[in-house]
Amino acid sequence: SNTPRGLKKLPSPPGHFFQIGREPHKKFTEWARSLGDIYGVHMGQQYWIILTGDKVVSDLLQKRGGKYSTRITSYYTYDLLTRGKSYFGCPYNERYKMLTPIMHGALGQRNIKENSNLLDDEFRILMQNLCKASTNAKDGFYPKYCFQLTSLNIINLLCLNKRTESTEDPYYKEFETLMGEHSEIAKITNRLSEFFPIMKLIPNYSLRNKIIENRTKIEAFFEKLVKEVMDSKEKKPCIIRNLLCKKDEGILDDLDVIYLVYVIFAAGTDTISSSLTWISAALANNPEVQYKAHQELDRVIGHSRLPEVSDELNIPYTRAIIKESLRYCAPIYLGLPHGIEEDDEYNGYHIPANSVVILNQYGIHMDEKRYENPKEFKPERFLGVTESSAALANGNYENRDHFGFGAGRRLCTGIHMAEMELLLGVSRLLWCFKIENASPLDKDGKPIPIDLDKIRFGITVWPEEYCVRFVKRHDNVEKVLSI
Ligand code: HEM
Repeated sequence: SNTPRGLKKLPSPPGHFFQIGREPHKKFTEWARSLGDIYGVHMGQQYWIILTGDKVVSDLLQKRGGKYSTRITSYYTYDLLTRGKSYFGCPYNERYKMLTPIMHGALGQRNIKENSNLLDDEFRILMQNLCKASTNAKDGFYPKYCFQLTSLNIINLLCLNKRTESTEDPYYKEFETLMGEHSEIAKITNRLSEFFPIMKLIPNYSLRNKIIENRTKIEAFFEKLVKEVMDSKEKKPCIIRNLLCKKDEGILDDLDVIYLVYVIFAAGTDTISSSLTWISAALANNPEVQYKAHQELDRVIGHSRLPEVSDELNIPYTRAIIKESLRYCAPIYLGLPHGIEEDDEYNGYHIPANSVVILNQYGIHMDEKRYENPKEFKPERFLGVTESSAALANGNYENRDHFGFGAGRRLCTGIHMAEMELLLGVSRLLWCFKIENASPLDKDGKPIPIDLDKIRFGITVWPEEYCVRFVKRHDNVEKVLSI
């Protein structure tokens, strides 16, 4: 009824993703795949716009980036849970513009290149851990926890030169618990009153208390890390030390520092470990893909050293596996919602002010017009693509490899770091191991393929627990890993 004259209301999507019902995973994926270019839907008083077409994503999020780069803030998850300090949730305002160069300084290409030795060490240790875990669990295991330890250690080392040896470490456990509680609280179903104001009549003290309790613990956890850096005698450079310099210059306050560290930990850990968990499952289901990668790695690298970052351009098939994984089984399905604060118009449609704008990455990644046979894991489709996802993300949408890192001015700040981690992680996994599906056998005696449609939703998306074996490919693996 509020659509201005001469403009059309956006079409409604087929079905409603909040009413997906009893088979949420299957229904969700069907829903996300079935969407066309652009839809609008009311979720109570909040209007959501869902972008599933590659062109519309480019037209709005990229080309009109000045308008479509804000976030619509939530009282519970932004104001209360992070005291309006979260970088993820920050509207596109002066504060965001002040914080962005600081975040790029911390996570940008330059800093990551300078720290490439650190990444190199951690991915060597990961391979050693996978060798050990394989010896202890001959029938296979779920590798998620090994990957989580690695991604956490990388962030730990970058932020404060600290690492932890095992997922049993109390520090690791505390971090896991806090972040688990955090994403549980942030679930949309907990804060329906933000969409249906009538529910505000029933005050939700229990949610408020849980949020404040989690916030207090999170702040204390990260405050302790900041203090460790302040108190350390060595004064080694690290991200927290750089943030503290910005505090001394009067640019940041204490809470800013705490919440920037929190964002780096939150954004940089689960995304990488979830990606590696997905990739291992996809590889276990596709031995022929592994075979081709093994041939490439044997030819280019040989058996006497590990793949390095500098090998990147010489191992195109391995790189194509990474791109295909971020298309086929990305750790994020619906991006982080963007927002628009003012009215706009697109192809005769009205885009109302204050809408949430969702990039349906999963839908685009399964679009047959864009990717032939999208339900197949086929790295070959990316063989001719020599540029990084970071370089392609800012160019013409038709040439983009995938939309796994979002779009426009809110594009993932950690994109360079993520690409380097995945390059080292995936090339070394394939160099060291044959990843075998260790699921129960079917009636023909073959392992039942891992069902990649069985997913666990959260802020990042995980495959359901599965079982694989990491079988060393040759006698030199352990020797090379110990150098
Ligand atoms: C495979 C790994 C990763 C994937 C798939 C991924 C994906 C994403 C996506 C989809 C967004 C939202 C973009 C948008 O709003 O359009 C995002 C934002 C962000 N990512 Fe990543 N990410 C990954 C790894 C990392 C890493 C390692 C870091 C660094 C610690 C990081 C830091 C961030 C930050 C700070 C933002 C917020 C950007 C903003 O709001 O302006 N990410 N990421």
